[in-house]
Amino acid sequence: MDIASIFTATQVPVGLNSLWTAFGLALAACTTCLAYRAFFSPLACISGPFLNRISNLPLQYHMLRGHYHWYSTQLHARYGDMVRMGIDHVSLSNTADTRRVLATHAFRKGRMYNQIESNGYGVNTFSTVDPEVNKLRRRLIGDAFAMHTMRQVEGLIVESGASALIKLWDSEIASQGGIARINYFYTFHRMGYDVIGELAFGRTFNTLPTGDMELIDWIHDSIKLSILIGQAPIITKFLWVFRRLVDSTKKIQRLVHDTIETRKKLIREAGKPPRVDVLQKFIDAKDMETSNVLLPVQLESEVRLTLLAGSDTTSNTLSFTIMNLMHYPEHYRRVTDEVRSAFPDTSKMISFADAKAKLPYLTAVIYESMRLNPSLANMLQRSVPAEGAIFQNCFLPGDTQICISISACHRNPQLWNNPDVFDPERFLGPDSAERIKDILTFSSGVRACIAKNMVMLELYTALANTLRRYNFSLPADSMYGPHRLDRNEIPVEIPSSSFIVTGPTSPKAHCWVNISRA
Ligand code: HEM
Repeated sequence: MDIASIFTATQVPVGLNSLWTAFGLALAACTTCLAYRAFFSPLACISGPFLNRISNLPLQYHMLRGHYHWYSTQLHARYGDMVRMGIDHVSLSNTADTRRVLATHAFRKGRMYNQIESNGYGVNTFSTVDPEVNKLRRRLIGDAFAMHTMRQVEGLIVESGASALIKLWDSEIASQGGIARINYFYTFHRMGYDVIGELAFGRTFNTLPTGDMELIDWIHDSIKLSILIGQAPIITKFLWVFRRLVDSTKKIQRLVHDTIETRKKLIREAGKPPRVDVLQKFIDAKDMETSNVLLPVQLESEVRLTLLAGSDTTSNTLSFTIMNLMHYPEHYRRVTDEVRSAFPDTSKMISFADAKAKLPYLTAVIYESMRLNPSLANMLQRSVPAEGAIFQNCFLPGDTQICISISACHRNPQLWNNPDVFDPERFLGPDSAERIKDILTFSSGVRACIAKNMVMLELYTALANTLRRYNFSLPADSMYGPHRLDRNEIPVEIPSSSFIVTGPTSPKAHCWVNISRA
């Protein structure tokens, strides 16, 4: 029996026939669409894995798993300075291209920021995609992070940061008989929150001395909710499923609201602000150009942002710095020798200005650690302007989403020799100022981090004072360290994940050190 006679012999009902036709048409449409994305779209000239050409699923998968930083770095190592990341997503790893995108407001923040806003945080300096809103907000809150303000609040930062840390570690050393086993990740974490509490909430949250993690758990829940909504906006319709995350977000909103009310009450009662800090600067903010002030809802959203943007970022930078120093003992020895000989009088805390002026090796260590392990290594996304733009000889049409991977830029072998090696020497030579310009940890251009001064103050004072006072060493049972090398003879880094902020994946297992008094 030939094929034709089989078909005529088969009794196919009419309804089933039209179902097959519909299925066939849908399949043809799908195939055409996928073929267009893969071979004929204007982005077809950009190399990348085949799946990325036809779907956003690989990108979403790696974002949700917290792997974007190493996924993008690996793809760039394989495909070069420009990689197709998704249907209309393209990643760049050449610092010159990246700087061009970030320099001006022509490339607005990308679609994912709209989604972050829909989490109930409202518009803030970080999330807004509107350049005018951003410019106004930066004019309003910029003074709170200016260097002259930082000089005024240095005492608060050191008290809730380096000094509180020393108090805790001294007592742990005493109670553990001269050598204390400490988890540096959780310690820095709690310290980071206490510093933000002191500056933007009018009081330390006291998480460092008490070990209370409740507030930190709320914040992490709230960040999780943002990520989920960012990747799947439909979730806003099913928020009841994520009850705990929503409750934590509401608790933060209440904390912020109550903090501002308490401060305003204090001002009313005393007739003047109780002190200068970031919170007070936000309350007093007034734009010289337009006389705008922060309205109550805007004020709340900016105060809330300090908690989300400012704690894990700084504390993870501290953790990565200690991790790197432990993995490279020769650099650890050199940085401690430097700080101990520059500041032998241990009765006085080392100030930010003194540390910056007298500790070039510590400066190099900080920049090198921020290069290798930027704490915001997740994607920075920007939209190509309507008229399109050319990168790497390829035309990107308007609204293409440019994904910037700070990790991929920082490990680009065209720019950095042995990019996977922790080598502070890179920042010591005559061209060190130029090298620092290639560091994108705080992003660059018009939407760069507004709080770099504050972060640097916290990093320098915490590191200089603790490295001078304590000897750090890895416990004998450490899974990672100078003893565990990869096939290129480089110490294996502890695994890290990027959920907006990048940090160690399993700090409970991997972030232990022994400390004793130097
Ligand atoms: C090590 C610590 C920090 C790092 C590595 C860091 C990094 C960054 C990066 C990469 C951006 C650009 C994000 C983007 O384009 O999507 C950014 C923006 C921002 N950061 Fe930070 N940040 C840190 C600490 C802080 C702190 C302590 C605060 C405030 C208390 C803060 C407030 C902001 C704000 C408000 C923006 C938005 C600026 C704008 O869009 O105009 N950051 N930060």
